Amino acid sequence: MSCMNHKYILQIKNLSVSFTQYENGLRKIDLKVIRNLNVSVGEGELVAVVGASGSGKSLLAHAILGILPQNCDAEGNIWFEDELLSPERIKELRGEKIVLVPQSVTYLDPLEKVGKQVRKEQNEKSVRKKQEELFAFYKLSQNTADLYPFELSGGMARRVLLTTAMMESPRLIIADEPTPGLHLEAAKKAMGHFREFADKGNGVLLITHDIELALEVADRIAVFYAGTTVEEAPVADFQSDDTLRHPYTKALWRALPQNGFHPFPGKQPYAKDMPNGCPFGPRCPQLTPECEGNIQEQLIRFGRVRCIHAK
Ligand SMILES: Nc1ncnc2c1ncn2[C@@H]1O[C@H](COP(=O)(O)OP(=O)(O)OP(=O)(O)O)[C@@H](O)[C@H]1O
Ligand code: NI
Repeated sequence: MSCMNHKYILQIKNLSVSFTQYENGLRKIDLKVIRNLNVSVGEGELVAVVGASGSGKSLLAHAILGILPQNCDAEGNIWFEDELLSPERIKELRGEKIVLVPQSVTYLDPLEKVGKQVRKEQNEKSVRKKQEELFAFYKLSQNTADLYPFELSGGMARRVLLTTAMMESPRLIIADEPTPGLHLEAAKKAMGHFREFADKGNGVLLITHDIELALEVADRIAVFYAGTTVEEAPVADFQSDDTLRHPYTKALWRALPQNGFHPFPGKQPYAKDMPNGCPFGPRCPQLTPECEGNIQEQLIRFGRVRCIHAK
C-alpha cells in the first residue's frame, strides 16, 4: 500500500540527536548520533526501519516518545496526525495514542506482577477480559499474570511487552526489535498483529535489523546508516538491486541469502569519526570527490535517497 493519498500519522523532519559528553572529564563535546533524519508513516502503513547495530534506530524511537536520556538533546520537528508535538503533548500521547514495544525487556517493572502491569493497574472486567484474550493469542498461560518479570523466560517477557502495547487503542505502534528470542510462530503472530493493526488505518513503525522480516510485512522500508536515512523505498523495489537507489541499500540487498550472500567490507563509522559529506563514502564503490560535499535528499521514483549518484 502506498501512502500517496493517505494522511500522515507520523512525520519526522530534520531530526538530530546529540549526546553531551566530557572528554577526559573536562572538555565538553557534542556527539551527534542522528543527523537530518526524515521519516514518515501514513494511515494504514507499516514502515520498517532497517539498519546495522548502532545506526540510531532505538534513539529514533526514544526521540519520538520523548524518553531520551538526560544527557541527550533532540532537535527537529515531529508531527503526529498534523499536530506539531511539544514535549508536554508527547507525554500525554505516550502509552495511549503512541505506544512502544521496547527493545529491552528491562522496561518491565521488576517489583510488580505481570498482569497488573499489562492492565496498567486497571481492574475493570473489560480490561481483564482483553488481557486474557491477548494472553491466549500470544500463548501465555493465564497464570502468567501472577508472575513477576524475573520469573519469565526471554520469549515470554517479549510476548508480555507485545500484549502491553496491544491493550490500549493506539494510533501508532513503535516496535523496537520485537522478535528476537521469539519462536517463529510467535514472531509471525506479532507481525500479523501489526499488519492487521495497520490495515485498520493505523500506523506502525517497525524497527528491525532483519531485512527479510521487514520485506515480508512492511509497505515501505527506511534504510538507516550512521544516524540518518539513506533511502526510503517501497517494498516492491527490493525485488532487484536495479530498482533500489542507494549503494548501501544495494549492498544490503546483495548480502541477503537469496541474492547470493555477497559480503561487503568495512564498518559503519562511529559518530566521532564521521567523514565529510556522505557517511557511506569510505565504503562506496561509486565514491567521487563531490560525495564529500553537502548531500541533499532527492525524490526518485516514489522513494527518497541521499546519494548524488542515484538515478
Ligand atoms: N547514552 C549514550 N551515550 C552516548 N552514546 C550513546 C548512548 N546511547 C546510544 N549511544 C550511541 O548512539 C548510537 C545509536 O544507538 P541506538 O541504540 O539508537 O542504535 P540501534 O540502531 O538501535 O542499534 P541496535 O540495532 O544495536 O539496537 C550508537 O552509536 C550508540 O553508541
Ligand atoms: Ni536498538
